[in-house]
This record gives sequence, C-alpha cells and structure tokens, in this order.
Amino acid sequence: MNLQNDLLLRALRGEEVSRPPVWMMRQAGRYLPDYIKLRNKYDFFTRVETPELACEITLQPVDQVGVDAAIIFSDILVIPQAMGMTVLMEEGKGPSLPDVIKNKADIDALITDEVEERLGYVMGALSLTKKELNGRVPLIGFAGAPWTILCYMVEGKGSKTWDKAKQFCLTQPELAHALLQKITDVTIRYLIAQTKAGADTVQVFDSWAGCLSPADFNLYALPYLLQISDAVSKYAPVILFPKGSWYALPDLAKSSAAGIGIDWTVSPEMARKMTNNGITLQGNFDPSHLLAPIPQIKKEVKAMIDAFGTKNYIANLGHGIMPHIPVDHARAFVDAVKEYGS
Ligand SMILES: Cc1c2[nH]c(c1CCC(=O)O)Cc1[nH]c(c(CCC(=O)O)c1C)Cc1[nH]c(c(CCC(=O)O)c1C)Cc1[nH]c(c(C)c1CCC(=O)O)C2
Repeated sequence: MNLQNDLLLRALRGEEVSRPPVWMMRQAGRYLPDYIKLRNKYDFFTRVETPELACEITLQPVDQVGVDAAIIFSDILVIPQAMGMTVLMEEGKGPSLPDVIKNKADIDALITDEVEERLGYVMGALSLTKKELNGRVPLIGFAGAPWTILCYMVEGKGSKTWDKAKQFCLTQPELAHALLQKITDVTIRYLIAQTKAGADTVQVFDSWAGCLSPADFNLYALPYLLQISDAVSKYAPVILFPKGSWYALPDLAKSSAAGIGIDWTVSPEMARKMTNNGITLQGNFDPSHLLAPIPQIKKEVKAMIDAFGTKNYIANLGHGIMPHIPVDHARAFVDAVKEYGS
C-alpha cells in the first residue's frame, strides 16, 4: 500500500523533504488519558499480547497528537520472556526478572528457536495496525539492543549503575559474549519478522549504552548493534539508538544503519560534525523541556531544527516522553515541527 505520509522513510533515505518528520519515543502509552483508561482495565502483558489492544494504543498518538509515524505498542522485555525467562511488570515499580542469568547453565537453558512463533502476538499487532493505519503514516517496529537486554537478564531489574551486569562481563567475558550473541541472533530474526508483518522501519533501543565507557561500548554493545543493523537493513531501514553514547557517532555513521538516535547531551552541531553530515540523525529534545511553557517549547523546537537542518533529520525527543507531560505540550512539540518553515 502506498503511504500518504512517507516523510519518515524519505528522511531515512536522505531525500529532500518539505519539513522534517516528527514522532516521540514512548509516544504509545504513558501520558495519554485514553491509555490510562486501558491501563486501569487490563494488565501490562494483556495489553501487549492482545493485538486489538496493542493496535488501539499504537494508534492513539497518531489520532490524538498528530505524529508522522506510529510505533507498535510492545516492550523490549518480550525477548527475555520469549527466551524462557519470567518477566513481571509491577505498576509503578517497573519490570523485574526474578530468575536472573548467573552461569553457563542459565544461558544454555535460554530458548532460541521459534521466536517468530513465540512472539506471534507482536506480528499480529503489527499486521492489524498496518491495516488500521490504512497508509496514513509509516509503522515502526522495535527491539532492545543486546547490551540493554543483557542488563535486565543479569541484573533482574532497573539499576543506576548496572554494576552486576558489568561484573558478569568482567568476571565471565566468554559467557557474556555467548549471551550477547544469543540475544543478537534471536533479535535479528525477531526484527526481520516484524518487517514482514508490516513494520516499515525498526529501531533498536540501547537504553543503557551510556553507562559503558567508550572501550566497553566497543566490546559489549557496538559489535552486536552492527550485526543487527547489517542483517536487518536488507529488509527495512534500521535506526540505532544507543542512548548516551555520543562518542560512538563516528563509528555508527559508517554503519549500515539508516538513522542514528541521539539524546540531548550532544549538541546538533557536534553530532553533525562527528557524523560528517553523512547520516540521518534523530532526536534530541530534552524530554523534560516539554514541561516548559508552550511558547518556549515552540521556540526551542525551531532552534533545534535550525541547528540540525531539515534534510537527513527526524525530529524526536532525546529519550522517552515522561508520564506526567500534559497532552497539549506534547501536541505543541509536534505542531512546532509541522509549522517549521511555514
Ligand atoms: C528500557 C525499556 C523498557 N521498555 C522499552 C525500553 C527502551 C526505551 C527506553 O529507554 O525508554 C521500550 C518500550 N516500552 C514500551 C514501548 C511502547 C512503544 C512506544 O510508545 O515507544 C517501548 C518502545 C511500552 C511500555 N513499557 C512499560 C510501560 C509503562 C507501564 C504501563 O504503562 O503499564 C509502557 C507504556 C514498562 C517498562 N518497560 C521497561 C521499563 C523500564 C518499564 C517501566 C517504566 C517505564 O519506562 O514506563 C523496559
């Protein structure tokens, strides 16, 4: 089906656009009142595993905020779950994995076959959403990056320092790489299946890459991101988002990825310089600045686009939208991008 609005895909191909496309990480769920209603009615994994509910949540920001792309409602932790680990999502507390990975036996026990079948509900949600979108905007699929998934598998919950994950890498490096490779293999098949089910592009979230030194990033994160990008790019454009890892921009710019997500700790000018103006960049509005008065949001968005330029650029936040952002502030962010240049 032909897309009526293909700004996102044009930006990923580096084509001329009338204005940059805009979407917001974590736009599905979190802050929309209609999402909160569904959250009060169905538990997290029911929302994720029921294609009709996932589709409804995915469409909400398209209908209500006017973003130029939909991102499928799911979670990065469906991968550890599909690999046989228990994942609990406690309201207000975040995810927890009670049986963490400690040794070789734990890694050997992880399931790696039939991922496409085990995550069939995601493909169901994608194909239903693709149909319901009816070509209005592109559909984004996603997965967590191997390093970030290892963090949750080893640590069992969120962490500020991820020291247990790092300890695992430092004391059992062969096992760490075996685990990262297993996650990578499964993720490649999962993302390719997503593109076949209707995802027009996929984003890889390396949310905790920024806790790594450049040297550790090159050991534990970058090689696996590149493997995913190389394999999945044959099917659809890939966006890599290693949050906090601005130091990796020169290497990422040389990769097969179509786009690189950046957070607000790097300036647009610096990011352009580090990538030699050669790749599409996505970001990088500080999500907390959506709490500023609306006229200030609009001013800052305009300055952001002035700095990035309209070509090779996807307007977005530098990380996920926060749950307490007023809807009209989110809409002001999107409107400011749409009004750019007019
Ligand atoms: C680290 C990470 C997770 N999940 C995700 C990441 C990477 C992105 C990032 O860095 O923010 C990715 C994710 N999780 C969710 C989406 C939906 C699609 C979207 O709107 O972008 C996406 C892209 C739904 C969700 N996943 C979760 C919620 C909130 C719980 C709820 O609404 O019931 C939503 C809407 C739960 C979740 N899931 C995770 C955490 C830490 C939490 C709890 C706190 C929170 O981030 O909200 C793991």
